[in-house]
Amino acid sequence: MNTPLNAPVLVVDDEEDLRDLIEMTLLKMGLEVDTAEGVVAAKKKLDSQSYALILTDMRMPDGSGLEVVEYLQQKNLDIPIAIITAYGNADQAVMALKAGAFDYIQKPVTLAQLRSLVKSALKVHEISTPAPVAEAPAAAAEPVLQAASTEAAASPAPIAPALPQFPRLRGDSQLLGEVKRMIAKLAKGMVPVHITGESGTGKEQAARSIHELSPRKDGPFIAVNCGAIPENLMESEFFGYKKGAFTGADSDREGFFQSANGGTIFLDEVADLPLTMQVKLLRAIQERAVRRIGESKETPVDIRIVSATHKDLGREVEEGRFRQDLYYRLNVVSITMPALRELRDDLPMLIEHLLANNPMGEDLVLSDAAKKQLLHYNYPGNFRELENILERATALAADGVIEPDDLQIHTHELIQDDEDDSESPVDVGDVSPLAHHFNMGQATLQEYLDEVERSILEQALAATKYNRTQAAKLLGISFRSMRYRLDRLEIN
Ligand SMILES: Nc1ncnc2c1ncn2[C@@H]1O[C@H](COP(=O)(O)OP(=O)(O)OP(=O)(O)O)[C@@H](O)[C@H]1O
Repeated sequence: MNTPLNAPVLVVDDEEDLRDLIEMTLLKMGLEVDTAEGVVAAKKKLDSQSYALILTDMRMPDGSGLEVVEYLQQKNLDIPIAIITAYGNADQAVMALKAGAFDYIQKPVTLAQLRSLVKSALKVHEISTPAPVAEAPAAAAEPVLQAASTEAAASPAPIAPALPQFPRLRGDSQLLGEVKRMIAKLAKGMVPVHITGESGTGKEQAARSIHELSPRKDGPFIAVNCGAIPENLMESEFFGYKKGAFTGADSDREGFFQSANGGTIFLDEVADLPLTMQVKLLRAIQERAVRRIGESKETPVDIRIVSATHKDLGREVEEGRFRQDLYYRLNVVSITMPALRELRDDLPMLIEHLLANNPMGEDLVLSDAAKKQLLHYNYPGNFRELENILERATALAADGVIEPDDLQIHTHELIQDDEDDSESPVDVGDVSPLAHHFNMGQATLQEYLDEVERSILEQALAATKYNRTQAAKLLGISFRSMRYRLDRLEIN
């Protein structure tokens, strides 16, 4: 359904005071407002009138705001709806978002929050409205609040929305296709997205894609590696400071939140945030405002939050290392990036693409044996490892031909592909004596390989008095790869 221009905003709340406050703010913003004092009244209004946006309270004497969200779905009404929840009721807010609400704010509602919410709705409108055509009558100069997804109004309507371009995420396999569809859908709204996946699976690329496909695409994208900031600098890095706030603060400085205003902040390795910082982060998210160190007033910020970690955030919560309330705030919707070993169908194309775009600009070919190794490798470091292997091989290859030696793949990571049994077995060289220890049928190949890897890692750690940097050197792997492997196998 198309929402007409100048449609009012519907405010649904049983508390008259709050209704009035919201109404006044919206009126000041030049918007038309209509109100309903409960669920029943709201439904009635929706039957006869169209709205640009709905703001509804969650708990009302005659029902829940969730019912209004569901009513919109039932009636196929394409109107963005945001929920106002009681403080600390994140569970309900998450339910509402999952049911289709566009965003939520917690009581007490501040004017800054309201403005930021309405602005977000306007941005959603901008991206989903087709660009004006030359013959169209001059558009009204005033921005007009409109429904979140008015693409249905474009005619003729496509039967299934085509997937947008994903220049950052190559691959057409089904798993990656699902991820892309999810990203395209989530990009339109404001819902916080949490991205999980092993190291090197493209979590940051996914976050950037969300931003680039969103109405905020012209705003900044600020990527923050939460694990890389020293704890004593965190507050000033995130929230900024005023000149003279502390020794060394010789000029005003913006924090990440302010820098991301109007755009997206990507909190990478969010599980690494210390608990003290988690409290401050939660507050900033809830208030949609930040206070610089040394400043008394808060500055409103309009940002979308995308976070990622390779850790299991749910387990971090269970074990007391991550606050549950922040977890609910960040993990409203999650996307899991598949490991490269799950994207075997995409491998040949990815290898070809990376070779064709090699940094040396050379014409390179893979020998058959090298190709086989690449197609049968496990890629514990995922895309990043594939890129590194090919970059190294490009430098090592003689006469433009890449041989298995140039790949420097650890042969014990090679796996046999079931679908590949028509071809001759892969020559995995020195792995064959080890293979005798594998009890076929009693353990999976992965379990066996994990056990071998664990034992080698533990030997290397013991030999270097548990110095991970030296142990990595001893094994000829990068520190990053060492860290990834230790994490994956949960070796402390
Ligand atoms: N689907 C993909 N197609 C092409 N390149 C990809 C894809 N996914 C990831 N990459 C590449 O792999 C590398 C790692 O990606 P990215 O940094 O997004 O991973 P990550 O999961 O965030 O890693 P980490 O957990 O280590 O931070 C980048 O160079 C990126 O361009």
